[in-house]
Amino acid sequence: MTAPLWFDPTEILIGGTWQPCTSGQTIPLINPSNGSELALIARGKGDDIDAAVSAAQSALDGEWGRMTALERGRLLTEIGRRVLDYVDTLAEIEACDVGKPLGQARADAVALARYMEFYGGAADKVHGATIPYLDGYTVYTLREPHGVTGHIVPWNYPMQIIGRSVGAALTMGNACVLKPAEEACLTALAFARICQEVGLPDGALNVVTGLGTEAGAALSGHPGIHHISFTGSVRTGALVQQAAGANVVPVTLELGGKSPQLVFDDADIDAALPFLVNAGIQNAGQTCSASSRILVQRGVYDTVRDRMAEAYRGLTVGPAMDDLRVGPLISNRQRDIVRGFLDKGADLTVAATGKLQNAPETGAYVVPTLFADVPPDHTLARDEIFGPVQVLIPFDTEEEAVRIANGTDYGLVAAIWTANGARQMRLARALRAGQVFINNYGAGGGVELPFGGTGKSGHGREKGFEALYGFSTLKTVAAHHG
Ligand SMILES: NC(=O)c1ccc[n+]([C@@H]2O[C@H](COP(=O)([O-])OP(=O)(O)OC[C@H]3O[C@@H](n4cnc5c(N)ncnc54)[C@H](O)[C@@H]3O)[C@@H](O)[C@H]2O)c1
Repeated sequence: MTAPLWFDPTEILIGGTWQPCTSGQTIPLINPSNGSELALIARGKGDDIDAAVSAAQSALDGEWGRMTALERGRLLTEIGRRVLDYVDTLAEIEACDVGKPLGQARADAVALARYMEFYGGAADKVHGATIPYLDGYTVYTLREPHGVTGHIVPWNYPMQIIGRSVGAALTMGNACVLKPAEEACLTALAFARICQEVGLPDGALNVVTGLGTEAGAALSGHPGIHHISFTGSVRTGALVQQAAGANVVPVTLELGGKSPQLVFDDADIDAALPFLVNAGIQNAGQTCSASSRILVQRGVYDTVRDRMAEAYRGLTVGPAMDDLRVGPLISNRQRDIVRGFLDKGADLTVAATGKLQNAPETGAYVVPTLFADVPPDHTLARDEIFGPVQVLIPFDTEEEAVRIANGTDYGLVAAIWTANGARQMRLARALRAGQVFINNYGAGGGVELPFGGTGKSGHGREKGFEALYGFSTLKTVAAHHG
């Protein structure tokens, strides 16, 4: 299977010109469904990042910087429409690059279009305020772009993460330098081609592929950027924050999670079941907001365990283009990390596993695994696995459930399944998480919903209107007119 590329992936985009990187070196991309080489990409480094940051600054000083909010909004809306024309192509590219089942990859492409539509419509609706002040003064605020924004994205949801961060940054009039992940970056390049096709001014979006330790490090420590948005691991997020801090550059960090779902005795188990399972195995569990811990009250514990186990036994795992429930992991390296976690669970009870279907041995496959009766302090119940692995943890009381749920370093997502309205309100406050879902998980991933973490899950918010505030800065103007 080859990806339907209509462009040369060894070229990077700087100031509107597609070109090889300065070093002339390339990095191979691997199709995780079968281990074959998919494409070569440019190994951009510091020189290329320098050029991209300069090009972005020139765009701010030129045509892009002069565009009105209305014009930017129309352009983004048009980009969204054009992305829809490419949905099937983008989905196939993503399936080959990430190993994501085709249907899930298609949903990501549709989400990318939706981000552009949402932000395009919002561009001319973000405004400042007038502030009552002393006699003789008129005081108001202006929302302005930061300037040049850096965007470092991971491999697990390239299109969605580019949509929510680059989309919001462009809306507010920033000029972007995007550094996609070296494991999967073809849809980032494709998106930039689409933006150019629609007429995004040169330099408003620049894309430099390369290694995180080279291009990524150069971007996060660059003195010419004014904001950086990073999505990825806690370890790298801390490095990015440190590098940006040296230049006093503000940072948004979207990091990992160990997100729990709390199922109480009075929950509607039929309604909960698809969410309990899907939130753990979507994108083979390689989702920052994956729900890897299922906390269940004793009265329904056996029922939930047995029904989840039954669902797990029906999970099929195979090549992305076969569009089964679960595809491969991103790489053999990631597969081995997840297998290492499974080894650490050798002392635990396996409630059920899924099964492989036409999965080549050369692919990066891990069979989804559900563990039962897991102690809350076990490694599998505390550490982010980033694979299709879920643990069931029984509890007796609400207080115990909250204590377990809040007992990790993370705080990204939590869900509560209960019919008790008072408990819903209590727990929505008590749970340490950037977002809490009541009788659902993820609310369909809507682009309108602000998203971000607490604790080691990061800080700052993307998605929704909140992102537009994050990708802009506030200027206060006080005029004295007597
Ligand atoms: N909160 C979210 O929205 C979200 C979304 C997706 C993934 N994640 C998290 O990301 C992690 C998995 O992704 P990963 O393993 O690719 O993460 P990673 O941190 O290794 O890589 C993410 C990005 O950072 C770049 N990078 C690597 N080293 C760098 C450095 N020294 N300086 C600057 N950039 C560098 C990479 O090239 C890539 O583009 C998981 O922990 C997951 O939870 C979080």
